[in-house]
Amino acid sequence: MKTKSSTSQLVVRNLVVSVKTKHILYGVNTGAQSGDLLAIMGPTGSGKTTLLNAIAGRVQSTSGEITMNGQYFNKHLRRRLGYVLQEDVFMPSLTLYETLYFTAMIRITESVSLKDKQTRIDDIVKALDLKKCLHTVIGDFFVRGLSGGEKKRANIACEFLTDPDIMLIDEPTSGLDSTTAHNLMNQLKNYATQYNKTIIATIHQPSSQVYHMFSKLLLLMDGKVAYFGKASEALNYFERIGMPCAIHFNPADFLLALLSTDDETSKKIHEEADRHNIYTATHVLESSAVSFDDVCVVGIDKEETSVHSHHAWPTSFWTQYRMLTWRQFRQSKGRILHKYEVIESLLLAVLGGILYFQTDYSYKTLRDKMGTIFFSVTYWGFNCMIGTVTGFPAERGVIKKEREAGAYRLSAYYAAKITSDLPLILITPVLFYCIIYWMSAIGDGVLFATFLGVNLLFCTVAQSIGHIIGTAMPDMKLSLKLVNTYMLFSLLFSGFFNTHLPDWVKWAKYLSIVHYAFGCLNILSTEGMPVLWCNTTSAELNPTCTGNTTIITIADVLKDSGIDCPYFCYTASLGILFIVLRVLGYYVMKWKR
Ligand SMILES: Nc1ncnc2c1ncn2[C@@H]1O[C@H](COP(=O)(O)OP(=O)(O)OP(=O)(O)O)[C@@H](O)[C@H]1O
Repeated sequence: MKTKSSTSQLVVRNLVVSVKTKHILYGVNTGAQSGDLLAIMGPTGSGKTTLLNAIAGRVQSTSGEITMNGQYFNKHLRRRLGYVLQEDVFMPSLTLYETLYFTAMIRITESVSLKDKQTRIDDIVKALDLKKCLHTVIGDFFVRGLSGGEKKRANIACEFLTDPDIMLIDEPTSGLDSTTAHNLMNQLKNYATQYNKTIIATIHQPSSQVYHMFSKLLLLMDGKVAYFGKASEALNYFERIGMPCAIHFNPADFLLALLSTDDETSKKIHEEADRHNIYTATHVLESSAVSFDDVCVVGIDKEETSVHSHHAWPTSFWTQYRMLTWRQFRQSKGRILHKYEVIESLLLAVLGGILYFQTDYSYKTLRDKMGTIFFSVTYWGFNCMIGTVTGFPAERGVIKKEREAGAYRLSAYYAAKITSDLPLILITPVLFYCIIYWMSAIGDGVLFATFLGVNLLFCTVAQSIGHIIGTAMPDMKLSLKLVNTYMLFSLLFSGFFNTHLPDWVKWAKYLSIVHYAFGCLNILSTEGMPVLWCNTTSAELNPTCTGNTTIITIADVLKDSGIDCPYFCYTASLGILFIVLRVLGYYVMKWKR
C-alpha cells in the first residue's frame, strides 16, 4: 500500500553552508516538485552530499532557507523526507526480509495495519526486483551476503517503505554496472511518476540513457551552482554560452569534463550563470505546473490526510522496544554465542579444572583456590568487556542512521539492548562455571548457586563498562586499549597480587571491579575454614603469622589480601555498580549521539 502523494514542492533558497571557517556551499538555489527526478551532478568535493545533508537537516546551514510547500522543515515535516545515504549500513546478521519487516514495523505508523505493511513490503520488493535475495542475510566483511547492487536497492527499499514524499538518494548508482544502474534509475523514475513523488539524487557518471531520465539537473562546481534547470535544456544553455557539446558525446561526460577544467572556464561558467540568472529560486516556481500559493494549500491538505504520524515518533515506546529487542536478539545471538566463543570458554574451563583438579581447602592450598577464582574472574572480565566493545561498531552506524531518520527513541534502543543481550551473555559463563566449579571442587551445590549468581552479576557489570567504553570512544582500537588498561588496573588492585601498598593508594581497590568479585567469591568459598596455629609447618610462610601471633583465621588471611569487608558488602557494591553503570551508559549514549 503506497500512497499517491498530492503535489509538494521543495525550494532551496540562497543556501550557505560553512563548517568552521570552510565554505562548502555558496548561496545555492534549487528545487523540485512532485514527479521530478532531480539529478545533482558535479566533480568530487563540489558539495553534492553536503546539499543533501542540509536538506535532510543533518547539516546546519549558515544562512538561506529550505521549505516544503512554503513551510520551513520541522520534525514532523522531515518525516516526509526519505534519505538514502551513500554507505549501505545495516545489521549484517539479519536477512533482507527481516530488515524490511523491522523497518515497516518501526517506521510506519501503527494506524497502518499489519496486512497493509506486508503489502507495502511486497510491492517494494517487486518494484526493486529484490525477490530473489529476500531471505539472504545482509552480510558484511566476514560473512558474504547481498551483493553491492542488492544492498543499494535494499537501502532504497527501506526508505521507500516509509512512503516519503521526497526521497534524497546519495549516489544510487555508485558501484553498479551500467545495466543495473540503468534499471535502478528506471525504477526510481517510475516510482516518482507513478506515485507523484520527488526524487533528488546525486550521481557521478550516468550513461546517456540515464541522463535522459532526469527531469531537472543541478550542476555544482566548487559549492556554487553552475546550472540549474531542465536536464533536456542543459546542453542548449552551454552551447549558448559558447561551450557546445560534440555530437554523439554523452551529455553527462561532457558536463562533468566542463566542470572539472581550468580556472578560466570555471570563471566563465560562474559569470554566465550570474548573468543569465539561471539558478534563481523563482526559476523553479515559474517552471512548476502549480503556483506557489496552490502548493501551500495542497500541503496543508496533505498533512491532514497523511498516513505519516503527527506524533513525535511513528510508533509507541512499547512497539519500538519490542521490535528493537527482537532485532537486537537476532543480531547479537550469532556474535555472542558464536561457536568459537563457546568452544574457547569450554576449553579454558576444562584447562582450569585440570590445573586445580579437586584441590582441597587448606591453608597450604589456599593460593591455588584463590588462583582458580582469580583466573575465572579475570577471564570473564576481559571476555565481557572485549565482546561488548567489539560488537558495538557494527551497530553504531545503523543506530545513527535510524535515529537521524527519527525512527525511535534512544531510551527504547537502550532498554532493548540491555534486555536482549542479557540472557545471551550469561549462557557461556554458566557453562564455564558448571565445569570449573565442580572439577576444581570449589564447594557444594548450595554454594554453587550463590557463586554463579555473583559471577553473573560481575559479568553484567563488566559488560556495562564495555558498553560505556565502546560508546564513548571514537574507534575500536582506542576502546580496546582502554579495556586493557582498566582491566590491568583492576587486576593489580584485586587483592590476588598480595602487595603491601602504601596507604595513599589503598583506596584504589574500590575502583577495581575484580576486587569486588574476587573478595566476595573468596569469602564465600573459604567460609568455615578452621583457624591455623602459627607453629605448624603450613603456617610458616604465612605473612600473617608474625611476632607473638599464635593463631590466625581465614579472615586474617583474606584481610592480608585487602579483602576486609563482609561478602554482602561486596555483592551489594557490584549490584549498585550495575545500576549506576547502566544509567551512566544511557547518558553517555545520549551525549555521544
Ligand atoms: N564536516 C566537514 N568538515 C570540513 N570539510 C567538510 C565537511 N564536510 C564536507 N567537507 C568538505 O566539503 C567539500 C564538499 O564535500 P561533499 O561531501 O559535499 O562533496 P561531494 O560533491 O558529495 O563529493 P563526492 O562526489 O566525492 O562524494 C569537500 O571538500 C569536503 O572535504
